[in-house]
Amino acid sequence: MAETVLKLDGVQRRYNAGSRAEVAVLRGVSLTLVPGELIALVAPSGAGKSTLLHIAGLLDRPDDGTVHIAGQNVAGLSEAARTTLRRDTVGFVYQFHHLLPEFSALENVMLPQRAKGTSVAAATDRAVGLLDRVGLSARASHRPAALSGGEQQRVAFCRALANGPKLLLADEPTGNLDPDTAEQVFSALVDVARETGLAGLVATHNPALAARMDRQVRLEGGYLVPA
Ligand SMILES: Nc1ncnc2c1ncn2[C@@H]1O[C@H](COP(=O)(O)OP(=O)(O)OP(=O)(O)O)[C@@H](O)[C@H]1O
Repeated sequence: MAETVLKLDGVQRRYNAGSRAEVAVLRGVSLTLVPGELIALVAPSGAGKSTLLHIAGLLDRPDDGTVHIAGQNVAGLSEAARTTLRRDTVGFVYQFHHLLPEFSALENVMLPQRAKGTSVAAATDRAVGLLDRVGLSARASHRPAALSGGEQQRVAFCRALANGPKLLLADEPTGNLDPDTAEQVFSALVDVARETGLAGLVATHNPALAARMDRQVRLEGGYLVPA
C-alpha cells in the first residue's frame, strides 16, 4: 500500500461560542490522501471547511479522532514538534496571497527556506526554479504590488512549495481570480502535483476546477461524503 500523506480518522471538532450551545462542526471526518493525489473539498459556507483544513495542517487539534501526517500520528507531538512537521511537510495557499509587500517575488519564495536554515545560495536556486516552473522568471524581482492577481497567487503557490512539502492545503486558491487566470493558476498546481508527487486537498467552489481533481468530497453535516 502506498504511503499516506494525510490520514484523518473520525475527526471531531466542537466549538463552544459564548452563550451559544456547543456546535459540533466536524462529527466524524475520515479521509486518506496518498502521494500525487488531488482531492477537491466542496463545502457550503460555514460547513467547517477552514476548521478541517486547519486540523489537517496542524494549526488546530481535533476534540476526538486521529490525524496522521506522512505516516506519523501527531497526537503525541509537542507544539514545537508540530511546528517543525508543519514547516517541513505542509504548504498552505489561501484565497488572498498574503505575500509580504516589501519583498520581491523571489524573496517571498526564499523566506520559508531561510526560516528553516537553508543557505541563501540554495534558497535562491530553489526559488528561481519554482518561479520558472510557473512562468514567472521575468517577474522574480517585482514586489507583489507590481504583479497581477494571478501572478501573485502563483508566487504564493511557489512559497507554499518552497520547503518541498508532501501536502498542499489550499483554501479557495483561485476564488479571487477571473476564470482564465484561475485556470492558469490551477493548471500550474495540477502539473506540479503530477510531477512531484505532491498531494493536495483543495477547497474550491469552482465545479469545473473541482472536476479536474482525482476525486471530490463534500463536507456535509459534519461528515465527508463523495461529491
Ligand atoms: N473559534 C470558533 N468559535 C466558535 N465557533 C466557531 C469558531 N470557528 C468557527 N466556528 C463556527 O464553526 C462553523 C464552521 O466554521 P469554518 O470557518 O470552519 O467554516 P467554513 O466552511 O470554512 O466557512 P467559509 O467557507 O464561510 O469560510 C461556523 O458556524 C463558525 O461560525
